[in-house]
Amino acid sequence: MSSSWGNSIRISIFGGSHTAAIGVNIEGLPAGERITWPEILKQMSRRAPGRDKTATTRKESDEPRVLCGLLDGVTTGAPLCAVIENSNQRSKDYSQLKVLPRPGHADYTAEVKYGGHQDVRGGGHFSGRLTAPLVFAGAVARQILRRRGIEIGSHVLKIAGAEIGDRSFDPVGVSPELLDRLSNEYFPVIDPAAKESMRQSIEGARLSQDSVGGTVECAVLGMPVGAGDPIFDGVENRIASIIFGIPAVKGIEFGAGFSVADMRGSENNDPIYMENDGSIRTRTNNSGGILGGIANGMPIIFRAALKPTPSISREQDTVNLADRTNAKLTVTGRHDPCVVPRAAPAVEAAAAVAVLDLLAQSRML
Ligand SMILES: Cc1cc2nc3c(=O)[nH]c(=O)nc-3n(C[C@H](O)[C@H](O)[C@H](O)COP(=O)(O)O)c2cc1C
Ligand SMILES: C=C(O[C@@H]1CC(C(=O)O)=C[C@@H](OP(=O)(O)O)[C@H]1O)C(=O)O
Repeated sequence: MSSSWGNSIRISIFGGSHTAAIGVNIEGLPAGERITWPEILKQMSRRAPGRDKTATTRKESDEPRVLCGLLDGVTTGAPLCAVIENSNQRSKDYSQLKVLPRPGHADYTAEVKYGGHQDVRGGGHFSGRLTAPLVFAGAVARQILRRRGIEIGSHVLKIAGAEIGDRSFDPVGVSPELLDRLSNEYFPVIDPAAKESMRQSIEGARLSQDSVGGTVECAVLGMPVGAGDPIFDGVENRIASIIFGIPAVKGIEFGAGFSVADMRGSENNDPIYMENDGSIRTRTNNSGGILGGIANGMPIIFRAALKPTPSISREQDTVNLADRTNAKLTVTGRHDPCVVPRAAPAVEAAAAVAVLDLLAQSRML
């Protein structure tokens, strides 16, 4: 399984949703970095399950335990390994799923690939729960980045079916204060008035035994000009690669994204100008802060699309893999009616790990 990621800062994520614990090993961190524990716990709790009606009812404290790599709260330079206990498994919910694979989940593909030896309980290694160790790694990375003037934040831009979505980041004017506020919130939104409509859409889906997806928009401020490489190791490549490590992500776009296909060069090109302080900026930011795979110093802005949660309690069509017949499935258990609010801190964490790796790779740390 390819559960390791990174060129210079390498993370390796282990465990399954119903095993004793899950965790992450982080290699390549600079030594001497103080890691503040309340900041770690804050990020973990933004993602933790069971906090409100938009989430699964499984409850986990998600307090990581560091095995090695930190001494008196400071990185030693050796691999940093942390584990997060699973304490609230209800594995009987999964007893039928090896024979009756859920539409939209990884049950069928895992059954074929691992010959029936995969752990199906709680989604096993495919579970959204595996974003907890990613959030831990991101919480470490973002503290190192903040010391270098880099801020990361995200918000829930859209929930399918909500009449009102959040407003987008101002691509040239997003402020560190806004990112700081968002990166402290559960279900972060720029415009608090948008949240109620999004909550109603999630609740409506839940009540009708269904689920909804949506979009998370993320911004990175302070990325130094020159970070990243052309062709295969660009900022877009690295961010996209790690963001697709978040279960349920089906799309990502940077800057103006798919709308560039409808623009003329005169509209899409971001005019370059000299700022009074001597820095070079662009008046618009359709590039999302990336040209030729390399950061141009403007905010890096991207959006990730998340699909509706596959496990819905409505009856669905599937097959019986034991007798190879068509069958019906009613999924039981505790599932998120929408994964998007809890995915937001995972998106930020993934961006933080990618940016730290890009800086290390470009020898800019
Ligand atoms: C934070 C988070 C929570 C999730 N919760 C659930 C869930 O409760 N039930 C479920 O079926 N899928 C959930 N998912 C999505 C599945 O894990 C995912 O769709 C599945 O592993 C298949 O992977 P894919 O959608 O990337 O192809 C969650 C994903 C995330 C990021
Ligand atoms: C536990 C978490 O989310 C889980 C993600 C998940 C899935 O299939 O992705 C399925 C559910 O697992 P279970 O059936 O064990 O409750 C969610 O609760 C978490 O995010 O920490």
